Formats: sequence, structure tokens, C-alpha cells
Amino acid sequence: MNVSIIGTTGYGGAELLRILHRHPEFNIQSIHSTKEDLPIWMEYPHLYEIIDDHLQSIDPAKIAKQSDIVFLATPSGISGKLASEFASENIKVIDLSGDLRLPAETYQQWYKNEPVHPAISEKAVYGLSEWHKEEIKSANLIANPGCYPTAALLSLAPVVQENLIDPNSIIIDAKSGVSGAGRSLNRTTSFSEANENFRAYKVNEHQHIPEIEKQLLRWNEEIHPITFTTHLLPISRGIMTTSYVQLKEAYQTSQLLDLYKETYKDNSFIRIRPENNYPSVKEVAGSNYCDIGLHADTRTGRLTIISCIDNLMKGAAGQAIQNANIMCGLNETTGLDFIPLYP
Ligand SMILES: NC(=O)C1=CN([C@@H]2O[C@H](COP(=O)(O)OP(=O)(O)OC[C@H]3O[C@@H](n4cnc5c(N)ncnc54)[C@H](OP(=O)(O)O)[C@@H]3O)[C@@H](O)[C@H]2O)C=CC1
Ligand SMILES: CC(=O)N[C@@H](CCC(=O)OP(=O)(O)O)C(=O)O
Repeated sequence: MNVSIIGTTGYGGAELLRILHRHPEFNIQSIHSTKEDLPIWMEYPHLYEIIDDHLQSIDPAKIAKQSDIVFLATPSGISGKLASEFASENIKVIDLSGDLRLPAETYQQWYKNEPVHPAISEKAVYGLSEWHKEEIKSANLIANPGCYPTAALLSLAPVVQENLIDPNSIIIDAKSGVSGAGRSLNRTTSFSEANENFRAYKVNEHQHIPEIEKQLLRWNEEIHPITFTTHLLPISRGIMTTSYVQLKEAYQTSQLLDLYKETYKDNSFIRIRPENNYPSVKEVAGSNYCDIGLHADTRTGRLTIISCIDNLMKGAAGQAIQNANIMCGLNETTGLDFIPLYP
């Protein structure tokens, strides 16, 4: 199967290259950027003598003739336009941006960009791999989930679906490494601003709030608006979400762990930690795992759920390739089954 990547010079694009280079079923047919005729190793010298491909211009008709799947690792605003151009072509499209995840009006409100025409966005399947496998299998257009929503949703799904929590009690405290903001220069993620620092940002106005709420409501229509706060960690990769929810009844931690293990028993990338064991971002780095640990506080009746992913893997490129595997009828772990990088 031939695949192409647009936005290859960004962090998401580079991560797609890293995984696809060793994928046994997908062949990297072409890589694209607004920079043309440049060997990719000149942008990323760690690829020197490994990947010699040159960046090519973005010509959707030509890409669709040569490839079966195109990954859009481009910024919000750009991805939507590209998805519209590919709509008339015979090619599967997986978009890593937020452009296809929300209804037009909500998108405009939170992203402040012109929305994609609903005729396009309504065809997109939300690619939360573990939960929408059947839809993904027959999709031609995937809205790959955001990094924070992936970590938060996977960790909240079992208790939300089973209606075990007060629907007005969800608080998600989220932290990300700086690669989550992409490769371009930016004051907040520059070394002297981020190093030895820890700050909250986009408080109550983060663009992932409506994405998380939309999926929670699909699982349980009683869910109320959430409180979601993002923070910037002085590390390159990794996301941790710590969610607090009020349980409707008293549960032991072991009962809830059993529910989580049962829910995810057929999903290789979700690791439910044993009692009194909680994940850290380094324990999933470079991998497609989402590790979840939890504890029910019998004093307060609240459940604390901790979830860790690598933002560039399960939060972006890894999940995109997992979705491509599902779309092509492959085992979802194909090309993704490696151990996290530690330490
Ligand atoms: N970083 C992360 O952890 C995550 C990112 N995402 C989403 O994935 C997408 C890519 O993110 P990331 O790799 O971090 O971003 P980067 O900023 O690192 O890369 C963006 C890429 O888009 C290309 N690009 C920029 N402008 C244009 C344009 N006008 N036309 C075509 N290509 C363009 C850039 O390449 P060039 O300038 O060379 O053309 C670059 O290759 C974004 O939508 C992001 O929101 C989603 C989940 C997690
Ligand atoms: C650390 C950091 O800045 N992270 C970014 C994640 C961006 C992202 O994933 O954007 P999309 O919704 O377009 O996919 C942020 O919080 O905005």
C-alpha cells in the first residue's frame, strides 16, 4: 500500500516518517511540504543516510494517482482546505489537525478559522481507534483525535459509558510537553520560557474542550460541560491528564480497575495499571501506548484517573497509523508494536 505525507517537515510528519519507514505493509511513496526539492535529512539530520526522499510540492491529483492513503500533518486551517481538494480524488485521507473534528459553528468559535464545508466534514469519522473501529474500517476520511482528547477520553470512557459518575463533575487537569505545540518558533515554548518552568495556558478556552465534550456526549447524553485546564511541561514529549469525577455510589478501586480491564481487554495499546501503580509520561515515550491508573477515594467519593500518552504517537502519528491499519484491514498494531524508550 502506498502512502504520502503532507507536512513532513513538522514534528507530526517526522513521527509519521519514523514509524512508516519500518512499517511492513505501507510504502512511503512521497513526502510533501511547501519547501520543494529539499532532501528531508536536511530538515531532520537524524534521518541522514536512512531516508533520502526529497520533499515535493503539494499536488492533490498527482498524490492521489500514486498513493492509497495520504496523511495531512498540516496546521488547522490548511488541513481542511487540503481535505476538500482530496474529496474528489480516489484516496483515503487521515487528517491530524482539528479541522474535521467539530461541527462548522463550533469549529469557528473555538479555532477562529473558516470551517470546512459540512459536505466534507460530515463524512469524516472521528478516529478514536479503540472506540470507533467499525466506522474507521469503512471510512475514507478520518479526523484523527487531538492529543489531549485522546488521553482524557480513553481514561474517562468506562465510567462515563457505564453512567457511574455525577455527569456534572468532570474536571480534567492536563499537561503536555512542548512538542505538542509543533516545530515552529514560539515564545512560550522557547528554552528560557519553558525550561524549569510550568504554566497553565488557554484556561477555559482550549480548542479541545468541545472535542472532548462531543465524544463524552456520544457515550452519555447526560454529561455537562467539563472543566479542562492545560499546562506546559518543560519536556519534549508526553501528555498526562489527571481527571477528577464524583462517583454516584461507593466503589472500591479494585472494582473500577476490573471494569477498565474488562473494557479494554481486546485493545493492545491500552495498559491498565494495577492498584497503587500510576503511569508516568516516560513510561510511554516513543510508543503508541496509553497507560491508565486510577484510585477511588472512599473519603470524598471521588475517582482520580491518571492517563499518559506520547503526544506525537498515540496523540498524533501513532494513532493515525493505527487508524490506517484498521482502514486497510490490517492488525491495528502493525508497525507500531515496539517498547517505549526508557529512560
Ligand atoms: N504536535 C503534536 O503533538 C500534535 C499535533 N497535532 C496536529 O497535527 C498537525 C501537525 O502538527 P505538528 O507537526 O506538531 O506541527 P508543526 O508546526 O511541527 O508542522 C506543521 C507542518 O505543516 C506544514 N505547513 C505549514 N503551513 C503550510 C501550508 N500553508 N501548506 C502546506 N503545509 C504547511 C509545515 O511545513 P512547511 O512549512 O515545510 O511547509 C510543517 O511540515 C497540526 O494540525 C497539529 O495541530 C495533533 C495532535 C498532536
Ligand atoms: C503544548 C501545546 O501547545 N499543545 C497544543 C496542542 C495543539 C493541537 O493538538 O492542536 P489541534 O487541535 O489543531 O490538533 C495546544 O495546546 O494547543
